[in-house]
Amino acid sequence: ERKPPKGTKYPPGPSRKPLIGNLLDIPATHSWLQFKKWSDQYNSKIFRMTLAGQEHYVLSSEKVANDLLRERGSIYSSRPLAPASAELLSKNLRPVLLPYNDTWRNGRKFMHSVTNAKVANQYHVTQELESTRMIAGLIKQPERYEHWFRVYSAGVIFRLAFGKKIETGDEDVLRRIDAVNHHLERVASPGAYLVDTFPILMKLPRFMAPFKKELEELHDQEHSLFRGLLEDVRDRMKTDSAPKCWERDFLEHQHELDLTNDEGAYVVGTLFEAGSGTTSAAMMSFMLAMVLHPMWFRMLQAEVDQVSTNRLPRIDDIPALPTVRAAVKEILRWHPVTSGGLPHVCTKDDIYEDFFIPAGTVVHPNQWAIHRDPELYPDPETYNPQRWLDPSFPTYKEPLSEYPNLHNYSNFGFGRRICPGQNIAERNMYLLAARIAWSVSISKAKDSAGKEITPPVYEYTAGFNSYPLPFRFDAKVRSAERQAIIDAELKREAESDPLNE
Ligand code: HEM
Repeated sequence: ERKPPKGTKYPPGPSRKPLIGNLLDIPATHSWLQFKKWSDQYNSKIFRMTLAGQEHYVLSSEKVANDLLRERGSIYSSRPLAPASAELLSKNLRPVLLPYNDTWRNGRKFMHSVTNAKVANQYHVTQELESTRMIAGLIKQPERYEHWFRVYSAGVIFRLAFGKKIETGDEDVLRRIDAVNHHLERVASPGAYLVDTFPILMKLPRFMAPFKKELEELHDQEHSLFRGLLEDVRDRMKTDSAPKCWERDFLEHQHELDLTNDEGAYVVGTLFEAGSGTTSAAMMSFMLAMVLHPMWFRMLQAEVDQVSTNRLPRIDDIPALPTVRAAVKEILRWHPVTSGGLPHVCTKDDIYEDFFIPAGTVVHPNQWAIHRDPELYPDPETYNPQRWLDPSFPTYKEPLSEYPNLHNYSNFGFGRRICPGQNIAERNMYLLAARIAWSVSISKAKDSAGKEITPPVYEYTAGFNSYPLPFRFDAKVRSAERQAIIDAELKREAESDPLNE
């Protein structure tokens, strides 16, 4: 262990065993819950763990996370060495796992060009069209809500990225992207592969390292998906039948971007994979909150009804819907999608207050704790959108036509690695929340004895995109008139679909 420079010290943290450090103390799943307990126990916004000699610092306050990851972004923007997920599975092509290098910079520049606030404004046709379909599905089969949210999130990105439609939700490409997401989550989860803890194992010859073969096979699967999508757009461009989409933008500007075909295929592919699972996870939490807090759902309904009774709410209604925005923002606070946060790596020795942060430290912004800081969020366990709408709360901000919003919200991460999809995600969620409130009434499901079933507040999946395990509720359209409006809108949109041949 390095000696901290004079006048500095290491942050507090759980006691460590020789060699392995805290390796055995970390729970296999939902580690963010234990990390929050430790930060409370050590009464410190930064605490320290070591895992087989590797320093890990966990941050539990938004201010500290911004001070380090944003304000000192030039030295806090890398990612951990991850032999299993970054090297073997992704062959150093997946932007989200890349260190702070030129390939990442070039990819990020392209991502920005297709996701910045100005261009995201132009995606409303796609979002409105897919959300009408989503609502129609939810009304027909509310018990398949997870399916409809997935189809919506993936459907929006699929159109934007590749200029193609998802029709049923049972398409092969969706099954394949789900598998890619699933493998990535599993392979990247801490402790899944010993080689991440002991990188020396990478030196083993292949016959002694079956994980190499397994992960390379998985790489081939995702590579063929991402590259296949790229080549499909290239082929359609030859016959002038490729609509404007991100993949086409990439191919048209590739010479200025300094990205190879594989790098470009992974940049667009990553937008697809990162954009699909996250939005749907957040919307599943939204449904859960609305079932648990019917009063809030009624308030959303009252607000959207004021804006429109004879048509579905639209993206340009959003400034008039502060309660909808507050309900969505509160979801991301209460049950963040990436509850453990995505780790950054510090690349140069640093000092914060009197803590020493050696180069190479992995820094985890623990969103679960950050969003439960009682100074910023009084009574943090309670789902309470009021904290964004009432001047007596520390998080209130005016004017309500603009705030609350999700711009640079800590939920999307920090600094130079902050989520590039935030503008798209934000509109996706507001629009869906508004349209669900406008279209359906929901209630708790009843068991065979007629007793209401209250879903558990926190029974969530364990991956880094965490969402509630399936729960039951009843949903039905609010009136025959509204059903007719939805049907008419579906028909109109199908006829004017920009992707019609
Ligand atoms: C509710 C929805 C979403 C949430 C909560 C979310 C959250 C996050 C978080 C926490 C990060 C890590 C930031 C950091 O390292 O500090 C991230 C990165 C990323 N997100 Fe999102 N995201 C969402 C939607 C999207 C969408 C719709 C897209 C694509 C259109 C997207 C694309 C990405 C990409 C490519 C990265 C990697 C950035 C990098 O490493 O440079 N995300 N997201």
